[in-house]
Amino acid sequence: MSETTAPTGATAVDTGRRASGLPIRLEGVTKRYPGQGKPAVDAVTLELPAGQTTAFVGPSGCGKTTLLKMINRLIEPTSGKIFLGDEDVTGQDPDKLRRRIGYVIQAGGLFPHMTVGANVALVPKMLGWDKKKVAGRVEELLDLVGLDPAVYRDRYPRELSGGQQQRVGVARGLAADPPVLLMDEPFGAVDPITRQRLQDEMLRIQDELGKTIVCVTHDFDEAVKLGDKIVVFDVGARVVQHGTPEEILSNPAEQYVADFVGAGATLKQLTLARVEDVELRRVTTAVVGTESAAAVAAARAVGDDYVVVLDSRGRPVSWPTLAELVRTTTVPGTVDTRLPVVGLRSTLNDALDTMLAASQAGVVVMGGRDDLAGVLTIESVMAAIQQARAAVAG
Ligand SMILES: Nc1ncnc2c1ncn2[C@@H]1O[C@H](COP(=O)(O)OP(=O)(O)OP(=O)(O)O)[C@@H](O)[C@H]1O
Repeated sequence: MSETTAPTGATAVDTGRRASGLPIRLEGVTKRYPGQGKPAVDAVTLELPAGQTTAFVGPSGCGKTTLLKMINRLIEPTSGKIFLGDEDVTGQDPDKLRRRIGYVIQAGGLFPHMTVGANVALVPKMLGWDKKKVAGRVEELLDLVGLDPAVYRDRYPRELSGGQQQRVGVARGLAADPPVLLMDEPFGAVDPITRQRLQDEMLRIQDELGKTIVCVTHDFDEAVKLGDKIVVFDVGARVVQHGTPEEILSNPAEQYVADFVGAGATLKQLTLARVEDVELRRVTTAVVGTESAAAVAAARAVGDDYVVVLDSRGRPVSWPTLAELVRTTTVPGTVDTRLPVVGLRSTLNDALDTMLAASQAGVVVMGGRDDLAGVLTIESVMAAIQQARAAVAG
């Protein structure tokens, strides 16, 4: 039996994210490297709210990475204080501290001589979890980052693509369920389409977990997409502006920020607008292995000329036309590796990129891991661009 989903319409914006993270407070945090005249980080005071993602942006050498690494004390501050929640962790044993702070770096930073499973299990093992609990956690995390544990657990990092290695890096960072996750240019080493997918995954994971995330990036669009808040830094990690992406885009604090943000106001609106803000098309779905004729009939009844095929877990695998489907008896399980998929929190920019990369006039939209939200057509994206242009033109 095929099943027909009800019209999706505009989807409600998710407001109630669960927060499992702790707030981070930096008070006058300073780093002076030996032999350097000026501090790399000069008396930074910042509050990073629990359960939110804060993106650190700014030019190369402004001190973003130094500041990030002082939070988990990979770099010792010269002066200042760092709090996790109400606890002053400035003097805490760095090894202990790092078990409560996940850390994800470019290209995953995996140990090449360890399997994927062993890489993810690293911190839980250090914490003395028993074997069964560690194995269960590895399974759960690989699943969370979209890697089938049965396929990937026993592989070595060199047997994975760059994007898959990065996913394992995220799984490892989250392994001990730390309240805080630090990410340093996490998606800098992968191609644009993979980067966009990983960003989408990150948004979905964060919606599920509500960690306090700090993410260093060079890319302002990435900051706008991932950040609930953005901190724009200048040399010496001077905080030039700290606010929501909307605030920074609409009201840059200084000319420097305006220059950094760039001039493409319309396109920036596309980066701000999310798939969840646009009306989605409802779509006829059919489960692999069910009767093709029933799926075709269900699609015809509502005027669709294609169906989205779902696997037994509700994940889309292909979207054949009815002309293709009528030639089959049961709905085929062939996975279309080029099927364009985005999440509800993807930006319209991403949706458009995904369509162009797949040469398709629409994308499948996922609400959660196994939850199809509908289809976004290129016409809807174009209409949103027109609206944004009209709004910018006043
Ligand atoms: N170990 C070190 N010893 C001396 N100086 C350093 C050290 N690490 C960084 N610096 C200097 O401190 C400043 C800040 O560097 P940092 O890496 O924090 O900047 P960043 O904003 O993260 O740059 P990028 O985006 O290029 O990674 C730079 O001037 C850099 O040269």
